[in-house]
Amino acid sequence: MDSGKTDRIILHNLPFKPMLTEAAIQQRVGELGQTLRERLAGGQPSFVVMLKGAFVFAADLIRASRLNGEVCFVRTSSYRGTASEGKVRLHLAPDPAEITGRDLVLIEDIVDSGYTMQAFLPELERLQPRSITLVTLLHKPEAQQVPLKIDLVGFVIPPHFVVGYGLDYDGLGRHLPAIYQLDEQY
Ligand SMILES: O=P(O)(O)OC[C@H]1O[C@H](OP(=O)(O)OP(=O)(O)O)[C@H](O)[C@@H]1O
Ligand code: HPA
Repeated sequence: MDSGKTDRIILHNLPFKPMLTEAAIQQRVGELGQTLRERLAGGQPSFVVMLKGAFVFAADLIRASRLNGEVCFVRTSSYRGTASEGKVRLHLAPDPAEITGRDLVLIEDIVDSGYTMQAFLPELERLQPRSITLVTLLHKPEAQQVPLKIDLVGFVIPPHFVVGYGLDYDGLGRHLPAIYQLDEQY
């Protein structure tokens, strides 16, 4: 019988234990969608999705918001294994036609050190959007190294490395519907 309990998992060589259930994530994403709908009522935003990690969250959030916006994708990377390399690479740049003069909803899966947003926000601002609403599913304030204005946060979490719901450890774990934290006891 399925007890609904989610167990420890192994990705590559590392063990992870449950942190946030699928149900808790879905409930919170629904609330974030409603907040966005109220804040941008009647607007047609451009949703800017930070690949790869935010693709799962963005798909659920955009539908939960029921806002009739456009969707565009950008891709940055800076993590190897469980640590930031500090250097943020831009692999897929934003298309100015989708940014300039638009109300943007910038969708991140996690703000950890803050280096990704610190590097990427000026790239967006250079293209002169009308507004930027930064939404992140997860925020690790104790790990953040640089100041940032984050408009909406799904969950404030302690500074553990996490996977699932789009987030990976060296390419694995993005498919998981729940979020798991590195189990440092093993
Ligand atoms: O606040 P930071 O410490 O900069 O970390 C946050 C960023 O790290 C992850 O991306 P990553 O570079 O791992 O690329 P990915 O989304 O393709 O996994 C995540 O998706 C964020 O974009
Ligand atoms: O905790 C994390 N897990 C996966 N990717 C990440 N990118 C920044 N922090 C994390």
